[in-house]
Amino acid sequence: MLLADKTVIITGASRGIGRAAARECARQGARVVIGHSGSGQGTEAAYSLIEEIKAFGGQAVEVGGDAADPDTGDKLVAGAVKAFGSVDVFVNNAGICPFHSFLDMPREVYLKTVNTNLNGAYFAVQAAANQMKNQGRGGAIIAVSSISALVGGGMQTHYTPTKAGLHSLMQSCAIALGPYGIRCNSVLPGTIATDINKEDLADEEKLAYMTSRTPLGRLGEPDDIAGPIVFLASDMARYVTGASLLVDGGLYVNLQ
Ligand SMILES: NC(=O)C1=CN([C@@H]2O[C@H](COP(=O)(O)OP(=O)(O)OC[C@H]3O[C@@H](n4cnc5c(N)ncnc54)[C@H](OP(=O)(O)O)[C@@H]3O)[C@@H](O)[C@H]2O)C=CC1
Ligand SMILES: C[C@H](O)[C@@H]1OC(=O)[C@H](O)[C@@H]1O
Repeated sequence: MLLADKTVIITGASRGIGRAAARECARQGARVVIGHSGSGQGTEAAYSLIEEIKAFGGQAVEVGGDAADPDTGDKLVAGAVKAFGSVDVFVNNAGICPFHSFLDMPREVYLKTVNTNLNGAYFAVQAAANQMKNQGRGGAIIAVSSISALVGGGMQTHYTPTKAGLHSLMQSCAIALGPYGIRCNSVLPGTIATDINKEDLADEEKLAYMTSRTPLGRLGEPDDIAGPIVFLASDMARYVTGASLLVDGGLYVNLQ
């Protein structure tokens, strides 16, 4: 098992990519902290994942908290230490993408997106890194950025800068935290069918367009991202830091 004896915190693990990653981390032997918003159906979904993980003999707890709140990272770390005694891996995954045009972007939509996807993440990464530094045995931090860190989206002008920001944060943190043995990398998914784009991809033309642009001939599934996250979290990636891994079925390179 690739993550035996490691404690992994994953934000936004109640649904989508985070849920698949949490399940796979637990399958690989990790003790998992399932982060979620603490509102709506997040809590219920987190508890159902705990049951799933326990059913195959894994260990998991949940911690609710708004990713936009600078204190949520401390809360996640405290929950991990209370339940399992340490933090070895932190996966910053929680995010939103409320598609909207640029010229009439409401300030509150812009600010909510940046606070949820990037500003809160900064402090959560800082909280996890301080815990890892104090433990004195290194660690791994992974940001779920996006192909959107590299390319634009006309309805995503508030979103793509947050993904570029996370990508850049991992590069700078790789330098800042390398001396403590803490590796920092990002995963850049392409288009993965989840709740985040359910409404957008309900448009059959858009769905067909995105699928046709993907050389592997299909959209991604959350499980497609879980393996790359586990790899970067594991000691198999012990000399990988400051890197970004595109997981997009070939979408980015498909010019013509
Ligand atoms: N799907 C895709 O095509 C791609 C997604 N990504 C990125 O992957 C990440 C996960 O997205 P995906 O799985 O698709 O999305 P989902 O909508 O399926 O899941 C989003 C997750 O984030 C949590 N979340 C949302 N808002 C908050 C908040 N304010 N505080 C705490 N948790 C919150 C949700 O928790 P709750 O259940 O409690 O609401 C949920 O667990 C995002 O960062 C997204 O930008 C990147 C590239 C492509
Ligand atoms: C939400 C989008 O469908 C998705 O998110 C991203 O980061 C990419 O832009 C994908 O298309």
